[in-house]
Amino acid sequence: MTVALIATSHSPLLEHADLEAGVAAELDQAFTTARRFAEDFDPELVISFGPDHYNGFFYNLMPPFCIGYAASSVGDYGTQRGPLNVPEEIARGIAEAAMSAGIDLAVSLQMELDHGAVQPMEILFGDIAARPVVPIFLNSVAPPFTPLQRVRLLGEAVGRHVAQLEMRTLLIASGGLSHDPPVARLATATPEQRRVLLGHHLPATPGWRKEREQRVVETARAFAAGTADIQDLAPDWDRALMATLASGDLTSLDAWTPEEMARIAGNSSHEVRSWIAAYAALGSCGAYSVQYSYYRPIRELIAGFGLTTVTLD
Ligand SMILES: O=C(O)CCc1cccc(O)c1O
Ligand SMILES: [Fe+2]
Repeated sequence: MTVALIATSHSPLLEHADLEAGVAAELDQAFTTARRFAEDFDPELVISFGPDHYNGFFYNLMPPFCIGYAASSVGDYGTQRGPLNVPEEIARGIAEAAMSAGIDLAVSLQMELDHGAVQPMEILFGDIAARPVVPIFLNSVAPPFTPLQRVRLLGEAVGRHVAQLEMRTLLIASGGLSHDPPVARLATATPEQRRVLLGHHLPATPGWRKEREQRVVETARAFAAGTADIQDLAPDWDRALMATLASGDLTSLDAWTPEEMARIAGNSSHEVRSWIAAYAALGSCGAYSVQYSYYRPIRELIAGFGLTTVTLD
């Protein structure tokens, strides 16, 4: 059994932002490092922990966690559209193991994913169907949120199962860190936004997605210029979280509350659930060490942008 982890922020603005040359080069270097790490590891199986942004999961039925037995990408923001290569038997094994460990979760035989789940796959492998992958959705935008302890325990249950699989398994975490992009929220939604949160705008007319994506692109520009009314990034919070994850002891995160996370690190900071679950999964396979760690708060991407590669000792 070999297991490794790549945890990374995502941002659809990677394709749209005007980054300073130095920052762009630095990011390139981080992605190149991660790509090499993934190539060298050559996984037989990928388990991808990621959020969704009201493209696949809506308030008609919003589970805290969901494991896909089959999945396809909706292709938002120009990401690759179409089916992933999900090994159904293995996905079912993971879901059953988590359920047996007391983690209540949903399963889907037709899971829809957005950039939050597929962007790292695309960056690492150039093709979302390049490797067998089991997608694990963690709700990170739609309150109510499970306590973080449940996220850690989900990760640990998945990790214990993975340790028994005897497959070279790459865990991917996608999300975070601190950020507050303009995602509609139920608490403040207009009637029109409420329809979107319920998925009632689907099937999509060609225009609506473009419009929504354009709003995010414009907000990012304004944020970089210092004129957006979204919450600022929280680099201290991001660095402290990355240090805790690297330490191997995640239990102190159990005390975090969603309210406090949003207050300090923005409404999309809940995406760090993916990092916590994936690190917890690796931790239940054995002691680990971070091999590579990158971080920079990048307003043009609306992201405290982190990337780590991690191996078992
Ligand atoms: O379109 C959306 O719903 C949000 C897009 C988005 C922007 C910045 C950072 C992210 O992590 C992200 O997901
Ligand atoms: Fe996101």
